[in-house]
Amino acid sequence: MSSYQDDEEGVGFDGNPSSFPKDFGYGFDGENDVSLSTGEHKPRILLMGLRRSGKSSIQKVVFHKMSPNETLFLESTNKIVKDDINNSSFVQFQIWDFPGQIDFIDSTFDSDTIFGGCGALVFVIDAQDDYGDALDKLNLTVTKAFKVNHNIKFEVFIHKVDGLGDDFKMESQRDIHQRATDDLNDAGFDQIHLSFHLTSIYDHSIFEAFSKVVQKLIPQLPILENLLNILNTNSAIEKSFLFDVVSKIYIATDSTPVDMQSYELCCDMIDVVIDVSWIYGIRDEQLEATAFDEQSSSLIKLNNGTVLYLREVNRFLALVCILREDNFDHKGIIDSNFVSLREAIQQVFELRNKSQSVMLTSPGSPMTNGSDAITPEHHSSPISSQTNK
Ligand SMILES: Nc1nc2c(ncn2[C@@H]2O[C@H](COP(=O)(O)OP(=O)(O)OP(=O)(O)O)[C@@H](O)[C@H]2O)c(=O)[nH]1
Repeated sequence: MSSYQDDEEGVGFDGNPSSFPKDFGYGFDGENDVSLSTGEHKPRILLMGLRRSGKSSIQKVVFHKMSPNETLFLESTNKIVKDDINNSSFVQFQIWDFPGQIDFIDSTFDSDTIFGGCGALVFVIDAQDDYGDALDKLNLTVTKAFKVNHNIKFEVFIHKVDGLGDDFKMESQRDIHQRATDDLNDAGFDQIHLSFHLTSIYDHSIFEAFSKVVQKLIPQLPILENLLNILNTNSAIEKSFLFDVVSKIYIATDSTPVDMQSYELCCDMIDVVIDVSWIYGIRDEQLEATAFDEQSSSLIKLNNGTVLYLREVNRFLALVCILREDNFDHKGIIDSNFVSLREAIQQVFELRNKSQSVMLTSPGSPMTNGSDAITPEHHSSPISSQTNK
């Protein structure tokens, strides 16, 4: 029988087969460290689904840089595995990977504790398999969780779509969406909203989907989006992403639609910058500083007249912008606006850290998931209204 005991995993994945530097993982950054933010108070993301649907693979690929092929050798999870994602910036949460055979009727399953502190529930469905049973389990899981906690964001990953043709992919998505919502309506839970994502660990879709899940847990998202909009307008940038460098999930972007190709390009750029920094960068062993730091920046010119420009915001966050080469003539203005953006983001961090400290130190006010939203009026735009016209 499976047990549901806790298992705190180390944050670094040791058997890392990819080119990604092993020790470039989540750690603590003195300046921005939110030491008061203990694991128990972080938003929790639950990964659930039937056996072999791909839950552990998703967690390993997105947060531990495991190469997709390596996941073939992952053993079945037989107890809840907790993973602390702690990069001292906006991206702070816990991921709980559940065994596929978890049984809600089992007396050891404490649904109040598990669903009570949960921010998002990701339910993984293997699209290459017959998904009838998965839909039943989805319905059971979601209704059970909703009864305990009305604020959970329910995300359905229609997973392993790499093996499917485009038509079949769309058809599966439509069918799963229809059946899952019909089942909920029939059970009288029409107020539950499910979000659907087509995912695969063999391309960037899993990072994109996880970005959207994580963004919903960041109360400061509207502020960040607004800051990026202002940066774009004043610097003639077409698209900008604020990336969590370690996981390559974007924690914010401007309000223009995200196109998958642009996102993939930016991800590839981050890989290049990190690899080059680690191979050729100078590390200060004593200070344990990484070669990838606030001074890092990179510029890639594509042969279609587009420029990719990366600037470090802090050790964990990078801004990646896409703009037309002609507009890059005004690099000085872009850089100056970037400095203002960085300061603004820093202020958002500081305010969040302060509000977290207050919540954690004041008696009788336990910190809740993402309820410590910082209101936009605290942040007037510091970006100068220079334009490059
Ligand atoms: N083709 C394909 N295979 C995948 C994908 N994601 C995971 N897999 C494979 O699916 C199998 C099961 O993956 P796991 O991550 O162990 O599944 P799990 O849901 O954690 O399984 P349990 O621990 O038993 O609950 C592995 O062989 C993975 O390589 C994907 O996106 N595409």
